Amino acid sequence: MTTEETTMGLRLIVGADEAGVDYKDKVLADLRNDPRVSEVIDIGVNRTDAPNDFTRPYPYVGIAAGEMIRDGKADRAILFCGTGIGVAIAANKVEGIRAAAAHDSFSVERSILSNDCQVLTMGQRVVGVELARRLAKEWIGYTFDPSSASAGKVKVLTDFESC
Ligand SMILES: O=C(CO)[C@H](O)COP(=O)(O)O
Repeated sequence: MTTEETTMGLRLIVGADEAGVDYKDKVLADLRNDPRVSEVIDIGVNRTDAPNDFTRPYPYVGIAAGEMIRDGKADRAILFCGTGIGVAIAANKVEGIRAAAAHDSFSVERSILSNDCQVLTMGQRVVGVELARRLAKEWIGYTFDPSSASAGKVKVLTDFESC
């Protein structure tokens, strides 16, 4: 979390395609009860959506979340699809967004401390729901250190994008 996130609380997006909606809803409920989180924005899909919306494919979910972060409407996002890969690829298409699919504690930690990712993605068809819930909780507890040795490596990415 940045200093601002720490002071204000995290503004988080949760989202999923049809294959990830169950995990998205579980994590959403957890985050709504988490004192570190000031706002949770559910970008769907939701079981109550009209059929065309409920089957909204993963690229739309990942891009929508990335654009909201890029536009300052949220700090971070946790997204789900079948594997976590599709929503990560989609979010990474948005300039300035770093999204990682991660299903273990170490990778979840490093996605912040090494890579300053704003987006964590997981696959409902990959890990059990209790692990996904735990990893989401862990992930929001990490804060990137801009004075760390990792910062220069992240800067290579942001500099490349601004070329
Ligand atoms: O996991 C997905 C994309 O990475 C998605 O939930 C399912 O995609 P599909 O295998 O193309 O249906």
